[in-house]
Amino acid sequence: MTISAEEASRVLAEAELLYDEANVDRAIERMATQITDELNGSLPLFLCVMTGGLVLSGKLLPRLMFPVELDYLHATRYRGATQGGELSWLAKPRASLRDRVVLIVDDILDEGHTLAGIIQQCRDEGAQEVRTAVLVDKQHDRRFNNLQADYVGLRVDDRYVFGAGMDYKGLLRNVPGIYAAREI
Ligand SMILES: O=P(O)(O)OC[C@H]1O[C@H](OP(=O)(O)OP(=O)(O)O)[C@H](O)[C@@H]1O
Ligand code: HPA
Repeated sequence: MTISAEEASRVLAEAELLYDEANVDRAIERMATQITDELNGSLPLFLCVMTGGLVLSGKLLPRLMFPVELDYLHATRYRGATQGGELSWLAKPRASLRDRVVLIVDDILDEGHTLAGIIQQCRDEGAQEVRTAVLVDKQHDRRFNNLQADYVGLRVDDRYVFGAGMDYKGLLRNVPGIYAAREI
C-alpha cells in the first residue's frame, strides 16, 4: 500500500523528529568504529537488506576503511504496511556465503522476524559467522526470541518510525532524520 504524496507530506509535517541527520550520522560513525574494531581483516560480506537498509549501507560503507565485499538481499514482511506478515524473499545474495563472515545491514530491528529469518538463511548457506547491524532498535517486549543486533545505531520507543531508509506506507524513506508518525 502506497499513500499519496499529499498524505505523506501531511504525515511528515505532523510527525515528531526523534533524531536529526547529525544524530543519525554520529550514530553511524560509532557503528563504523565498532565494526572496524571487530571485523577489520576478516573480509566481511556486507549484505544490504533492501529496501530499508539502503541508507545505512550507503552511509556506513564509506566509513569502513578496510576491504569489504558488498552484496544485497531483499526479504520483506511489511510490504508497505505498518503491520508485519510472513517473510518473503524477493532476492537472495549472489555471492556464496560459505565460510564467510557475513554482516547483515538493515534499517530497523522491530519484532525481529525479518532479521531472524535472514540469519537462519545465512547459516543454512554455510556462513562461518553472522553479524548484524541496524540503525534503529525499537524498544518493546514483542521481540522474537529476544533477538539483539551486534551493532545498533539508535534506540526508539514503540512507535511507528520513518526516515533514514524506513518507510511510512511506502514513502518517506528519503528524509534524512528519524521521525515518529503521529498516528498510523
Ligand atoms: O523486525 P521486524 O518486525 O521483522 O521488522 C523489521 C523489518 O521490516 C522492514 O522491512 P520491510 O518488510 O518493510 O521491507 P522493505 O524494507 O523492503 O520495505 C525493515 O526494513 C526491516 O527489514
Ligand atoms: O517502525 C517501523 N518503521 C518502518 N519500517 C518498519 N519495519 C518494522 N517496523 C518499522
